[in-house]
Order: sequence, then C-alpha cells, then structure tokens
Amino acid sequence: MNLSLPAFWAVIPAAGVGARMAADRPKQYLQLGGRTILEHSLDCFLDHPSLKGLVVSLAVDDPYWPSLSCANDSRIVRADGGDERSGSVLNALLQLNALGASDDDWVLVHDAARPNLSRDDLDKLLAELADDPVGGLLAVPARDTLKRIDKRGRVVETVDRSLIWQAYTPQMFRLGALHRALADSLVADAVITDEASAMEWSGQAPRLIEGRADNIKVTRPEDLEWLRLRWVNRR
Ligand SMILES: Nc1ccn([C@@H]2O[C@H](COP(=O)(O)OP(=O)(O)OP(=O)(O)O)[C@@H](O)[C@H]2O)c(=O)n1
Ligand SMILES: C[C@](O)(CO)[C@H](O)COP(=O)(O)O
Repeated sequence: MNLSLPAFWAVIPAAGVGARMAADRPKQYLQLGGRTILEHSLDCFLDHPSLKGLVVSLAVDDPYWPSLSCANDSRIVRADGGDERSGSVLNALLQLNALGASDDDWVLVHDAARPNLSRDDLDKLLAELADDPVGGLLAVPARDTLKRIDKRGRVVETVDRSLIWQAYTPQMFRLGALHRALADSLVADAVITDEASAMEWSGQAPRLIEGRADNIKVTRPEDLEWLRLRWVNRR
C-alpha cells in the first residue's frame, strides 16, 4: 500500500430527484442530525488535506442549495446536472478542466446521498489506488444468500456469491480516462449506472477496495430511518 496519499479532486453528483425516496424534496436535502444529507456527504472531502477542489452537480432549478452555508465555500464550484447521473458527472468533469485540472489528476466521485463515508475508508481508497494504472472504487462483498428469480417471482437458482460485490462510492479514476469513458459510452447509449461501469465499457478493469457496509446510499425511506438512529447514537 502507498502510504502517501495522492492529491485529488472530488465530484459530488447531487442533481437526482430521489424518486424511490418519494419525499417532499430530493433526498440529498432531507435532514439528518440537524443538517442535510448533502452537507454530510461533502464533509469527508472538505476536511481532507489532499483535496484540490470540489465540484457539485446540481439541478438547474435547484431551490435548496443557496440556503446551505457551504454554498458560499470558495472551494466548491457548481456544475449543471444532467438527465442521468453519468451526465451530471460528465458536466462536473468539464468544470474540473475549466479549473485547470489535468488528465492525469485523480478524481473521486461520491454520491450526494451517501452521508456516512468514513475518513478511514476514504484514506484506504486513496492509499490502495495511488499507484494503480486504472483506479477503482469502494465496494462491499455480498453478504446474504442470493437468488435468481423468474418473471413470476419464483426462485430459479441460488447464485454463487463468492464473486459478487456491491459497488459503493467514492469511485476513483484519472480525469482524462474517466472523461473519455463517460463521453464515449454516452454516445454509444450504453447503460452506465456508475463511473466504474463506464470504465468497464471502455475495456478497463477497475479494482475493488473493500469498504464499510454502513457507507450506505439513502435510496428508500428505511435507509434514512436507519441512519437517523445511528446518528443519535454517535453524537
Ligand atoms: N440525473 C441525476 C441522477 C442522479 N444524480 C445523483 O446520483 C446519486 C446516486 O443516484 P440515485 O441514488 O439513483 O439518486 P436519484 O436519482 O436521486 O434517486 P432515484 O433513482 O430514486 O430517483 C445521487 O447523489 C443523485 O443526486 C445526479 O446527480 N443526476
Ligand atoms: C453509483 C452507485 O451509488 C453505486 O452503488 C449507484 O450505481 C447509483 O445508482 P443506483 O441507480 O442506485 O444503482
């Protein structure tokens, strides 16, 4: 493991609507321990001494961002969100180019809806991938028995879980390679749900770094209920 941590840029895609959360506002603006989920998701990066700058992608008509205190933080630059997460990330990478970032710089992309990233996991990702030719992502090995089902919802088989992992964020790649992979896969209309899948589409094999399972993405209401209980106990 490389013990000196590389400098990096951060990108936080925060332009989603949170359809599965079905709240009165996009989930990144829901409250957790007196602050928004988005502010917690930014914390780990803004506190990091190796951060070169941070771009947050926001919906063009986002009415919530200006009221956050971090909206005035000079280290944070805005980009416009896209129709899909990949478009929001691509716009942020263009902003990084405008800020003077170079193709060889590391970029860490982290969901606005993952407020419980630990500093240990962030440092582990940076250290493990510092010398990697491709980059990679935090991930968690499948824990439960996995079933494949048919269209009627009946089990067809129990899947071998030994090689199945859940993709988490941050995902860490070189700016130039990630930009090309996202732009090319967009033109090809490929299904891209995270940065790693764009890199895979372009023929690269990202490395998985095992992270904490509690770096969860707030996707459904029960995720936020679980995090709120955890926050009460940790403060
Ligand atoms: N067009 C989009 C869609 C998603 N995201 C961001 O990508 C992250 C992960 O996506 P997901 O959990 O799918 O968020 P939503 O798209 O908001 O959720 P849903 O799919 O339930 O609508 C979130 O931080 C979300 O804000 C984004 O920046 N731009
Ligand atoms: C990037 C991601 O969080 C990795 O787990 C995920 O792919 C986001 O989108 P999803 O639609 O919830 O899979």
